[in-house]
Amino acid sequence: MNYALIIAGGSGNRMGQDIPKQFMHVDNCPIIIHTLMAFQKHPDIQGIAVVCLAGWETVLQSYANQFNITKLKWVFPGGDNGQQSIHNGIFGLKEQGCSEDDLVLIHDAVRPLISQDIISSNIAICQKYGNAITGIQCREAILESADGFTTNRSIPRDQLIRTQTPQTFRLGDIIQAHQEAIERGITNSVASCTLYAELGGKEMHIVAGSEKNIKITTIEDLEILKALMQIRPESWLK
Ligand SMILES: Nc1ccn([C@@H]2O[C@H](COP(=O)(O)OP(=O)(O)OP(=O)(O)O)[C@@H](O)[C@H]2O)c(=O)n1
Ligand SMILES: C[C@](O)(CO)[C@H](O)COP(=O)(O)O
Repeated sequence: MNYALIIAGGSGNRMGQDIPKQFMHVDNCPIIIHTLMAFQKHPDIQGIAVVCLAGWETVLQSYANQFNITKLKWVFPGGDNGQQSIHNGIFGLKEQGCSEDDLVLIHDAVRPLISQDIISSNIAICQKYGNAITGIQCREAILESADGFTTNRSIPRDQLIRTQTPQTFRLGDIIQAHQEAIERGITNSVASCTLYAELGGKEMHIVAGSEKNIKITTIEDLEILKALMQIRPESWLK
């Protein structure tokens, strides 16, 4: 079985709005519902779990009913950071009886333009190699700066990958990684791929993402999302 684990436990501080950004409406629909619809319509996703910010579970369930997200099976409590939210989600799936061999596609609630092709590639690469990390080649010149203003150091971009989500694993493997992380005192890694990298010795496999698979972090991202949604041909989301 392939399950989507949508992480929506954040409060969206950088967006600076009254409600968490995943519940803000774009194109007459909450951002998280756009995200859920992508997994709802993918034929190889058998179920969806959401890790939800405390106090928003009822709102989420009402929207899921309204927009006919019938694959939503589980809602788990959010954690204090992304790593802890993912922890709650994967251990929740295990407690609900999912198998260690099931695939879990871990995806940000705030990447609503995820395409069907990227979901398919994640499943195919994870089935073949054991994991799949969505990423895109870095096309900008990269500088390193300690203070954000001065620098005399550039980093060659040829081997740099900008990661996105989904990041896909066998459930047993990602649970084992989180257990090992706790034992080694790693509690706030920014993503599943950085957790794997910090643990060391775990090879990851990259699948092509898209510039359109934008993460909504600030008001500027919201403006870009609205513009993309106005002009998107359906083929983008295939
Ligand atoms: N404790 C947390 C923090 C983040 N997330 C989720 O991780 C994704 C990416 O995180 P980010 O963009 O950093 O979201 P926020 O933490 O909400 O944003 P901010 O840092 O601005 O508060 C989002 O879908 C967010 O809801 C989560 O599930 N649990
Ligand atoms: C997981 C992620 O979306 C991959 O690009 C990203 O690392 C999340 O970053 P944030 O610090 O939670 O905004």
